[in-house]
Amino acid sequence: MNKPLIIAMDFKDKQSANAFLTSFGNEKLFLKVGMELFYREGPALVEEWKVAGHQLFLDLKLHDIPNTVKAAARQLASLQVDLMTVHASGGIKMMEAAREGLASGANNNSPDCIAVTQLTSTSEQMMKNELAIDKSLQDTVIHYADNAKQAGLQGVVCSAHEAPYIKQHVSSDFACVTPGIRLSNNSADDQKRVVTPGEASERGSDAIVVGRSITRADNPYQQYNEIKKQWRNET
Ligand SMILES: O=C(O)c1cc(=O)[nH]c(=O)n1[C@@H]1O[C@H](COP(=O)(O)O)[C@@H](O)[C@H]1O
Repeated sequence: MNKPLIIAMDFKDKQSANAFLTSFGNEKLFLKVGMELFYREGPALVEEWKVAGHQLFLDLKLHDIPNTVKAAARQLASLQVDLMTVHASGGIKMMEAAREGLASGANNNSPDCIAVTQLTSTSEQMMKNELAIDKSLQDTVIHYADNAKQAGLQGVVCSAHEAPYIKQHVSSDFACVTPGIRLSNNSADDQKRVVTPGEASERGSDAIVVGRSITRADNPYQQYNEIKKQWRNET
């Protein structure tokens, strides 16, 4: 990955999403379509943005029995997106099924598949108290990343806090895609494990995912460029 800055397009509909994109002119972007927008607009918007020349991350976080995930992944592969997600907590067999489904449904290249380890809105305390996971957050993320690697996926979604440990314990070329990005003066909102774009870069993230810091900025294009500069160390 060439240090992409992925914009989380968390909008209620196509109209508001496209209104946001107008300030970017003809710039080719890496856009993440999540549940909110996909459940409203479906595959048509994904196809429209692909045709417009954007790279697409379809983030539906599949998590079900292997047979269901395989069939769903086969459907998603036909959309020719660049990247998609599953939950690592679905287990190795489920992640393998996702990979098989993508391979069987793709016309040319199958989309890369990455696994969510622990959501960046999760804290260690919440993991222990609510999710009944006794391992430390860091060990759990490494363990799930190792499972994703065994299943043949291309990488994981994690916080940049954990990226160096994944590189060290799983594989230096296993992709770490990291949301939970905030500029130092931004509110963390519902995120618990946040870092700045510069810290994400220092910690070895391969791609950052940024939503509200850009989408809610007064000048989204300027904010996008500021974050990109910090992320790519272009001072
Ligand atoms: O899979 C994701 O993209 C994801 C995983 C995760 O652990 N945390 C996380 O925030 N995300 C997504 O990344 C985006 C972050 O948005 P902001 O917090 O607004 O920057 C949202 O679209 C989330 O769905």
